[in-house]
Amino acid sequence: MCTAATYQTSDFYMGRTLDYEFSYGDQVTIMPRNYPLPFRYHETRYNHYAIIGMAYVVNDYPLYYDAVNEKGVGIAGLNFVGNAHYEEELSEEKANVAQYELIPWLLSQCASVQEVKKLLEQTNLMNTSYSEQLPCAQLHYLIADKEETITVEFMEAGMKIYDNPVGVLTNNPPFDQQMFLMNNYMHLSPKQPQNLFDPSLPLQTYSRGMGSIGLPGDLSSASRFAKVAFTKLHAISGDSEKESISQFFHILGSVDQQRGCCEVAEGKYEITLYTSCWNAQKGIYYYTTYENHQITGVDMYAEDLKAERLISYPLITGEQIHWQNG
Ligand SMILES: C[C@H](CCC(=O)NCCS(=O)(=O)O)[C@H]1CC[C@H]2[C@@H]3CC[C@@H]4C[C@H](O)CC[C@]4(C)[C@H]3C[C@H](O)[C@]12C
Repeated sequence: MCTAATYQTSDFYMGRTLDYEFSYGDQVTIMPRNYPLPFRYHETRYNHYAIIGMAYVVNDYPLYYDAVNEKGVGIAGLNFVGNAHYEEELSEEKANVAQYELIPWLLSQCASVQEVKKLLEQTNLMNTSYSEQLPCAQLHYLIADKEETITVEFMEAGMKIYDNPVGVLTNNPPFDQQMFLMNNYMHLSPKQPQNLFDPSLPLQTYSRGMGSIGLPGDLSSASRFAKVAFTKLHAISGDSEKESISQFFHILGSVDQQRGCCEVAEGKYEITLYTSCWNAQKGIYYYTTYENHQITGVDMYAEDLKAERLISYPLITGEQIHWQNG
């Protein structure tokens, strides 16, 4: 399972947890503007927006899981198993794009979510895998800039583009059903509840936090959706970079997956492999990993963005302990 979210303070932030039972060997990867970006069904693009995100790099090609471009448009791909559906037939009217190319296709040329929406209408997403060893991932997407957030789902019935007023996404079921399930939680509040049950009973708020009794805490996708939506919508922080990213990691921390709690096969457990947070305006990508709680940052603008080669940083893993004495 995975969870993605957006967050606005004086800057616009977005990120995700990547929850899985193994890692592909993720690297924070910067694609400078002149990296020759190949496409299965198009000419290579030699000039494009610069991109920073988490990717598995194969043959010098970045298979992005989540990324943001220099215009502040961000995308996160999350599992959508059993519901994702890609085209088998090439289109004559629309641009054919292999499934694994969707993130670079959109981020290399769109300066806003408005432009993403227009381009998606002209895009035919093909069920074409990168290689035999890497079959198409079944994903849906959270796409956002500081103006708007959408969810995009490629399904049997066609492509769906939803406005996403909550700014969060998890996994199954489809987004419209996730939003419907939010109806169940309309009574939840960060404030203490009143006794609406019956005035004849001497009911008391014997603990803090009783306004959110009923907020799910389990690891299912629908429950994480409600939990992270509540956390994000009520989250309050200062505007500075440090206060903003600190709060963002707390928001996604509300749906963190600890090893042992979600068994996916005998002795195999899904965990939060990494949590990311990017500052969409500043092109900075921050992350923590399961075993490294210290926030690490990679600044796109610290690199030569006119370069032609990918720049990749393997994740720093293992706890970084700051000793206060001795
Ligand atoms: C496993 C992850 C989803 C985690 C998640 O949501 N877990 C919930 C499980 S569940 O909802 O409970 O079932 C997803 C998210 C992004 C994916 C990569 C995208 C690029 C590339 C696309 C290629 O086509 C195939 C290989 C490729 C490297 C992909 C591998 C893998 O698929 C990644 C990491």
